[in-house]
Amino acid sequence: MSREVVSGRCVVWIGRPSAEEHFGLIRAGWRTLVAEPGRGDAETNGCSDAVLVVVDLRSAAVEALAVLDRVLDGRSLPWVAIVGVHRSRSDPRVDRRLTEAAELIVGPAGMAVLNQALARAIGLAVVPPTADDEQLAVMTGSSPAIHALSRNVRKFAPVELPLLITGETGTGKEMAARALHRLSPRGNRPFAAINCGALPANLVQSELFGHERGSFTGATARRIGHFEAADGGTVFLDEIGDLPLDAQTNLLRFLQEGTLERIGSCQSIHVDVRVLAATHVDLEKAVSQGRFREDLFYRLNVLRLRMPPLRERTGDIELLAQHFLETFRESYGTRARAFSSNARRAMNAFSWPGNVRELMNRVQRAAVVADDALITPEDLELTGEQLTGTNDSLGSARISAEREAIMDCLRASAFNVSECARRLRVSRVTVYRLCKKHQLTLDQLR
Ligand SMILES: Nc1ncnc2c1ncn2[C@@H]1O[C@H](COP(=O)(O)OP(=O)(O)OP(=O)(O)O)[C@@H](O)[C@H]1O
Repeated sequence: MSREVVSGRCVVWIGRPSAEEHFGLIRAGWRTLVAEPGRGDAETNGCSDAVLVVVDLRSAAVEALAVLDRVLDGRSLPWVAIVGVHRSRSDPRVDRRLTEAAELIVGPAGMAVLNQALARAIGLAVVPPTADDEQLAVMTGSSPAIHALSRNVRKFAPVELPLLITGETGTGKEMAARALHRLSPRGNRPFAAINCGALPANLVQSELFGHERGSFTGATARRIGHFEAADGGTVFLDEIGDLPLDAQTNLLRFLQEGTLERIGSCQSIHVDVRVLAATHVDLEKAVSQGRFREDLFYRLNVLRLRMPPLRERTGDIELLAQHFLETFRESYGTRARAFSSNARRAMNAFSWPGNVRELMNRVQRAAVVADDALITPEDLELTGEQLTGTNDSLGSARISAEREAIMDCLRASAFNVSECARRLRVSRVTVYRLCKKHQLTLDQLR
């Protein structure tokens, strides 16, 4: 079996760690090898540099201990046992072995408990979680850019002011909006995410503010809009720059007065929602071109959160890639477990025009096609042409501009490929090729 040389202490996890445990371990600096009982000897390959073992005894405990014996193979490695809450029914053979465990965790326990147990088991001083650890949990990543972002998310979450999230496509704007909602006092109330660019122009007002029966042709029944449905919670308006001018006027009125009127009704309804908006286009430019109301822009732009593009998040690319790989492996038993050094170099050199979403898509595809335990640059389709010129600023500017142009045209064509091809004066095949190149999934966009 080929081995990956990576930094970080190696822990063997016998059982199936949850996504939270997997990723929590990576964040705490652990490299995790998963050995699943029932998968034969393959499960113990590559464990020679492990400094610690975690054995999940909550199910198939006897089998898990048999794997433990094979992993230890005569070595005296410390091991940590996770046991279920109802231990009274457990097997006496299992109980006997538990006396040898360096630490015992009664699961399910949180990451803080797990990290502290692991640190104690290898003789490290236990460091209580810091404010920074807490902030890390907001958005995945450990770069200075993501630390600064997480700090702002925490500061802005409890403040009842409108907020504008800016950033390129796929940088995690919706994820940040969800974090802002979760960390706010409205956290257990509804969260409505609305893509303004995807709403049919003639139905925008009705979708957002609702309508009364008979207010227009086809309005056969009263309909509650997204704002009313999210009363008490948060409304996230993605691609706010695509909102038609008449809907902008109604939104402004709602932001000023906290009331709305369903189409076809003159009754004002008080609705209590916090509005978060996001844009990947330059709204100031849209204002200067008369496509976006200046007064609405100032109303929304009270607090501002800028999502850094992935290429600015030095250090996060590998962390996120490993996270996406681990999460994918949770559902699909793929052979791929880590990235070759060439793959890591290629990922760090790439400019990621589609940002985190593109990284996730490439990793998932690579996990499926990889023939070996280590994902290669070929598996990630990051070779030759893909890398040439993309890490210089002119190359990445060209790629971003091309992506932006195709996205804008697709949106303007209501994601109809023939219409988009006609507007761009290229063939439909070219549109499909450009979508593939820029990781634009038409079904998702529609
Ligand atoms: N820090 C992160 N950790 C894990 N997954 C992330 C992170 N940031 C983004 N993602 C994932 O990347 C994908 C894109 O994120 P999201 O939809 O929030 O981006 P966006 O900026 O709103 O994109 P768009 O402008 O195209 O609407 C999602 O699947 C999201 O779960």
